[in-house]
Amino acid sequence: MDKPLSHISVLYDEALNYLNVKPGGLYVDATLGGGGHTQGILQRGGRVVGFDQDPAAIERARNLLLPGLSLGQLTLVEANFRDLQPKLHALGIERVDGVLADLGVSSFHFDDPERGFSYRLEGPLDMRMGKEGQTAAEVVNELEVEELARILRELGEEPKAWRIARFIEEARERKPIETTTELAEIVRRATGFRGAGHPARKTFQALRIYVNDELGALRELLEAAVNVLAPQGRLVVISFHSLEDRIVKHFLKNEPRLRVLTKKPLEPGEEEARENPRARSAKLRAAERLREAA
Ligand SMILES: C[S@@+](CC[C@H](N)C(=O)[O-])C[C@H]1O[C@@H](n2cnc3c(N)ncnc32)[C@H](O)[C@@H]1O
Repeated sequence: MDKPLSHISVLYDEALNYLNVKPGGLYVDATLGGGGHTQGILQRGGRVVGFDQDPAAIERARNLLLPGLSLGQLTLVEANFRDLQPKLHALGIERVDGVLADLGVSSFHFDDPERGFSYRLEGPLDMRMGKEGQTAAEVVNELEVEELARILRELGEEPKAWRIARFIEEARERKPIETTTELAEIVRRATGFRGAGHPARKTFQALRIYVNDELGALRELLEAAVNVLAPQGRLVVISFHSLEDRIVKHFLKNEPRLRVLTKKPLEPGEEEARENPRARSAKLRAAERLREAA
């Protein structure tokens, strides 16, 4: 099995090594995506329960991964990883040997204009990874301006949050904001940005995190993962921005049932960062469930 072409798995070997994959062991890949990490676990003889809230990711894995495997090697679950415990329970699984989460969206999301994640590609302002919940268009058109500003400031760490929110309010009074590029243009006008990178990057990050309640889901996943880990089972999390990493760092440090394995987070080397720009901000943290824990 080769690594998938269209989504390059971040910190691939590092994640698999920290997961300590053993032949016959059972692992949860909480973020199946393009299936790269899952393929790595399978190659090392592990069995996988692969979660993804995106039906397209599940469908791809069903078509591309399942046919080459024998029964029981890979189980696909279309669900939010915050529901890890009840979903595993429904499969009759009480304990697993490892949980891997490679957070955020995949290249499939960014590259498909119809999903509305990219400020560069014209598409409907959607940004939902799953099928449920408010779209980003509903958020920008319906929320109070104060709430919008708060989201941009807290989830995007956008210093011009208030100004952008006011520009959004002004624009939507004329007509609802419907597409990615419409919003990107409003942000560009609000910031008068001439620096490096794209002026709408932080706004889009904030909306994506809000629409998918990414931080809330992460907190619930971490708690659920520790509950299902067997003694000496491993939890490996790859995060992509400081808000996520802060949550992971504090959780691992303060959870008495875990022993932290990564004193400092692992980051991609120069070569990986050069070859895969998405990897640049990645941080991997890992922990082991204590043997004596109840
Ligand atoms: C970065 S990609 C994972 C890539 C994968 N590790 C690989 O090697 O191809 C993240 C995936 O997790 C999914 N995802 C993100 N948050 C989720 C959540 N709360 N519940 C379930 N799936 C989620 C996304 O839909 C996306 O497909």
